[in-house]
Amino acid sequence: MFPALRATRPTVVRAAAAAAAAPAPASSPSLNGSELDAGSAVLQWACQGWEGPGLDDDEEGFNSRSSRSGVEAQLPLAVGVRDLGEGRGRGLVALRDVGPEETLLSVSMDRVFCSEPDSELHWSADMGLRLLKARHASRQQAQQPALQQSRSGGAVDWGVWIRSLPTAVRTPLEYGDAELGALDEYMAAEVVGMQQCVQDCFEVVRPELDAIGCGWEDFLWAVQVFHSRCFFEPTSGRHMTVPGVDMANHTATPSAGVRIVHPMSQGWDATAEIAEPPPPEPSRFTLVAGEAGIRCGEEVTISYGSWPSEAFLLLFGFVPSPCPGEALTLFRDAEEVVRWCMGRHGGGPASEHQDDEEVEARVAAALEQVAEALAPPLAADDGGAAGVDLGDFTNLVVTPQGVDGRLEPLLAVLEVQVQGEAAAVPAPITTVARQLLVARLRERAAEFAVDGTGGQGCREPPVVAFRESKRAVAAAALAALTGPAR
Ligand SMILES: C[S@@+](CC[C@H](N)C(=O)[O-])C[C@H]1O[C@@H](n2cnc3c(N)ncnc32)[C@H](O)[C@@H]1O
Repeated sequence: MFPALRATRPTVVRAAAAAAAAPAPASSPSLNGSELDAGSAVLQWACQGWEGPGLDDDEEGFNSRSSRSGVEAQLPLAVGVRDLGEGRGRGLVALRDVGPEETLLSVSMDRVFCSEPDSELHWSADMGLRLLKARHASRQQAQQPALQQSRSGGAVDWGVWIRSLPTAVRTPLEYGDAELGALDEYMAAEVVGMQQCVQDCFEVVRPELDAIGCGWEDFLWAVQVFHSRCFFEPTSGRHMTVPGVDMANHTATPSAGVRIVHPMSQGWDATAEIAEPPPPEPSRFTLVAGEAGIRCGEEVTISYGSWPSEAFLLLFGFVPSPCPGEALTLFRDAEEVVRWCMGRHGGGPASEHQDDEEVEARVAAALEQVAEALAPPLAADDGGAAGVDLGDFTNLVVTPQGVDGRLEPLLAVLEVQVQGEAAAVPAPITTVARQLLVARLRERAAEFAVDGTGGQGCREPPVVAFRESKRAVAAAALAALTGPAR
């Protein structure tokens, strides 16, 4: 999950409590607590220390409620965990009508499982190793509570959260030849690269895993847990898995969002000179209802971000529909465009009449000429033949919004380069580029065709959804370039 987090400063919990008092939408039938998935226990654990939803200053807070009996009171949370069936797993549902901007869950940062930016391992491998160690420690603690209590030195026991995690997570890290063969070349390369990276990390951490009785299956599970349940916080560069909030599924039009809330004290510096400052309160990670509120019984969803289907499939193991961030790669980079254009004219890499060296020299020369031809006019005025940096021409795509702006000029220049003298094309240059674009789009669309060879035999639902999503964006782009099919 990669939604950009909103770090909220002076807002603090008070504002959220006020929002909670806002009128809720018209009432609908309430849910019976016994219908909830056992995963709801994690919500209580995660929100410990929170005053709870719907409380303002005049009401008793969570601390006073719990201290009276000496037993931790159950927070009257507005959300619970429910099994949503095949495909989505569990999710969060509203247990009553929820007002706009109401805080639904509030998790102390002490209970957020964070990546360590200085780790030399891939972030998810490092987090996976630490999760397995935490699981081991928690199991030991359950067997010998007295012994372990003293050893743990007050470290968080993650057991409740770990027991709430899905026992099986399936992402493309588990794909074999059948699934890889049904993906396109670009995505298959991403998956294989990621599989290799995780295998390499496994070799590095193997001795530490052996020491806690874990092997490849455990490691693969743990890595996939983090791929499918992490937020990324850009300010700190950390990945975060937030117990309880990690039960929220994705929709493109979510009913809730997330924020980090930092406690603030007014006049801290001045006051600290005359009085011992109180211990700092940890920041909290919150799940907050959207502006429309949420009706009782409705699923509480967030947006994992507006990504193309590659990102959803690779990390989360599913492809959403709709997928507003969808994009279809036409070319990996400028060099691939050059080779493709040359191939179309029969004199390029596809030609059998040229040896490898000659082809490579032609590709290099064409790339140089293209870089110069695309240079902005100012550079020529300066007397410099400075070209554009073709390193910036990577992942050239079409999206539902249109064609990558870098593609048409690149193709237009290339067509002239490749054809050389024969470039006296009657059509205007933009038309030529457009024809090339359409030709490439048709090639790519054919790769995802229902009756094409690529997808046959693979019934893996996320792969089928991936192919459908790519087919749709190719069809929309073709219609935009050539007019609607009659
Ligand atoms: C953060 S977890 C959400 C909780 C999860 N459903 C569970 O049972 O633990 C993310 C995972 O939920 C599933 N998921 C989330 N949103 C989904 C959606 N819109 N469609 C299908 N699966 C979804 C995917 O398996 C994804 O990897």
